[in-house]
Amino acid sequence: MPSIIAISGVTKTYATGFKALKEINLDIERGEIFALLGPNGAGKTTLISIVCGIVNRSSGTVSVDGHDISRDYRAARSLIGLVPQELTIDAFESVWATVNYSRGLFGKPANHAFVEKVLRDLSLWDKKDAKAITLSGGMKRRLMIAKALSHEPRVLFLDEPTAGVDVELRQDMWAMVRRLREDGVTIILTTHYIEEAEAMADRVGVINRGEIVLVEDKVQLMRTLGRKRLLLELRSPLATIPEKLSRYALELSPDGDRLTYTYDNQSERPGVASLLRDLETAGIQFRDIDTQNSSLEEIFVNLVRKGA
Ligand SMILES: Nc1ncnc2c1ncn2[C@@H]1O[C@H](COP(=O)(O)OP(=O)(O)OP(=O)(O)O)[C@@H](O)[C@H]1O
Repeated sequence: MPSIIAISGVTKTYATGFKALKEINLDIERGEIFALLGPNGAGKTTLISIVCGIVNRSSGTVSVDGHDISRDYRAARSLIGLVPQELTIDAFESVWATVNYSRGLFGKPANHAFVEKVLRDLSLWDKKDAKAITLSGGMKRRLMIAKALSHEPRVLFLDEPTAGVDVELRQDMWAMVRRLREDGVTIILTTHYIEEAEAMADRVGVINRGEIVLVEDKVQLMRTLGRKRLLLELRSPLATIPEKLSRYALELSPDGDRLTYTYDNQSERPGVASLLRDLETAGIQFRDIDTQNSSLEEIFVNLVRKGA
């Protein structure tokens, strides 16, 4: 099946002359959760804003479910729901009116049963008559999502959905996003919380300085770029790492009772087996051994550092 969003050769130069996007090519698959990761100022919001028609691109093409966002703007835009970073709700309007009004803006006929479902799914139903101003921060964010879903979009953009949100609400948000995906909605979220991408995404794209530096299936990414760590708890502390073991680039903990050996998942040279042999020869005994995989965070930091 063709991708739901096709971004081809998109660039953006702001009026200041600043090149925020350089030749972006990116396809979003139908029904996936795609996390666009990048440091502050990388171009995430610019890219989303272009797809949603809020910012004009300098060159390139974008289509949403086959609709070109310039030639066929209304059709393309009606397929998209956008939850921007800033709150854009009328403080004195009720929850119910806010969501119904937003649906009307897209020219959709009233559908109270649908709006009720959205509010129930977002645990906002018992607040339907409350004015936005009386809602907690977390509820306001959920109201933003309800607004974005009011016209039944097939693609939902979440720009930094959990910035400044507490852990519990973040988990609720993740659960909600997964439910939406089960309903067939494609989700694109930008984040600089790596744990968010790690917990939710099917695929991850990394953007840095206006360029996509990587797009990969998350599991594959963690497998190929990941590094493993071997942790050895020593029987007796070491003052220094013996010269004979220098080729392993080991790290010794400050109290001398743990050695850490980091190696790529792909190339295991010089190899765990030979390290263990050499430790034995050097008379270093350990009482416990463990391995750890590197997190997406470490992979990301390495990528962005390389691209810097
Ligand atoms: N209207 C504008 N005029 C000039 N430069 C802009 C404008 N909007 C954004 N920029 C610049 O473009 C770059 C990308 O900004 P963008 O907001 O897309 O980044 P981002 O990845 O979303 O960052 P953040 O995570 O901080 O929101 C930044 O350097 C920003 O200063």
